[in-house]
Amino acid sequence: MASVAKIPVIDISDDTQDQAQVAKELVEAAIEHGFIYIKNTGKDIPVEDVDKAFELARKLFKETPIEEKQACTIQKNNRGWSAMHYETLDPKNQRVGDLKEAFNFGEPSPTSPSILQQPLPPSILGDQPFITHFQSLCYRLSLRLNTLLGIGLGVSPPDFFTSAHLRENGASGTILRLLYYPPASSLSDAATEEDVRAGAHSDYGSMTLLFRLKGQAGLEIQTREGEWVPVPVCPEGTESDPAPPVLVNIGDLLSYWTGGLLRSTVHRVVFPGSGGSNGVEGETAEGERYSMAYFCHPVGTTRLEPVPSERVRKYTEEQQKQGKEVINGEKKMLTADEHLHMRLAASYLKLYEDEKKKWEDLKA
Ligand SMILES: O=C(O)CCC(=O)C(=O)O
Ligand SMILES: [Fe+2]
Repeated sequence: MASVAKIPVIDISDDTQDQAQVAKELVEAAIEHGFIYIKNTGKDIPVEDVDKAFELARKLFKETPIEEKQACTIQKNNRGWSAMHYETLDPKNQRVGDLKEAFNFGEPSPTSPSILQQPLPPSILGDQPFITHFQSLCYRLSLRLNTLLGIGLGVSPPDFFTSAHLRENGASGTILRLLYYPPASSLSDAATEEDVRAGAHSDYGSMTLLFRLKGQAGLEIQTREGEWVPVPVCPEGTESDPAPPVLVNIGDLLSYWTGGLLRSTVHRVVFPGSGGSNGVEGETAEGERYSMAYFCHPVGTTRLEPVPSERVRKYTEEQQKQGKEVINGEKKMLTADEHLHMRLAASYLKLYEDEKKKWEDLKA
C-alpha cells in the first residue's frame, strides 16, 4: 500500500483554546508540509453550505448546456469557464491539457455585493446570492488563518497578512473555483489514464482552501524527497466529523513573503493506479470527481517583499549563509497581480499568446 501524506489536522474552531498555541501549530505545519487539514466542525463553514456548493457545481457541469458555459469563457481577469484541456498546469511535462473543467468566480464588490461582476450561465444566475455567501464564508476563514499565521510567525504587526487581504483595501485576484474531473471512462482518444487530471503545480495565491468529497481519490503532493504521495480526503481522526476537513495549502505568495520559510508545495491530480485505488482506504479514482478551491490573493498592488518578522529574517539570513537561493528569484520585486498574471500566462497558453514574451522576460 502506498504511504499517504502525514499532514497535521488542526482545529481552529474552538475559541477557548490558546490561540498562540494554535498559531504555532499552524505555522509549523506550513513550514514542514505546506499543507494543513483544518478540522471541519461546521462552525466556520456550515456543512449544508459545502453540500449546496457541490450541488451547484453539479448543476453547472452536468446540467448546463455547453453554449451557456462557452458564452462565459475565461478571460484575462481569470473569471469564467475553462473547458477540458484549456488549462495546462505543467506544460513542460504534459502531452495534453488538464483533464478537467473549471469555473472561476471573482470576489463580489465590497460595496455592492449583489451586482454581478462577470457573466454567469443563465442556469445558475439565481444562485448568485448563495455564491456570494459561500465566498464570504471562505473569505472569513482565510482571514482567520492569515491572522494565526501572522501571530505564529511573530510578524509585526500580527495582522499584517490579514490587512493585506481585506476586501475594502482594494481589488485582488481571489477566486472561488468549482472543478469537475470527468471519469476515465469518458476520455476521448486523445487522452488516457496515464495523463494527469491537473498537472503538477504550486498555487499562485497566498493560500488555498480546498474542499473535496469523501471517497474521491486523486490529489497527490510532492514530498521534499521528490516522491508523490496521496492526500486522503478524510485523514485519521476526522472520520466521524460532520464533513471532511478543509485542506489548506500555502501558495507562492506566502512563500515569497517569508523568504521560502512557509512552503508552497507542488501538487497534482491524477488517476492513481489502473484499478482505481490509490492506496487510501475507502477512496477510488473510478468515476467522476469534484472539488472546490478558494484561492486567496492579497490586494493586487501588494509588493511581495519579506515581511517584518524576526523568524523570517533569521531564516533568510541562514539560507544566504549556506549559499542557498532565497525564494523570489524573479528579476524584479513583483506585485501580487504581476505574479498572478505571470503564472496564468504560463498555463493558459492560447489566452496569453500575445503576452508570452512580456511575462517570460520578468522571470529569472
Ligand atoms: O482538485 C483538487 O483536488 C486540487 C486542485 C488544484 O490543485 C488546483 O486547482 O489548484
Ligand atoms: Fe492547486
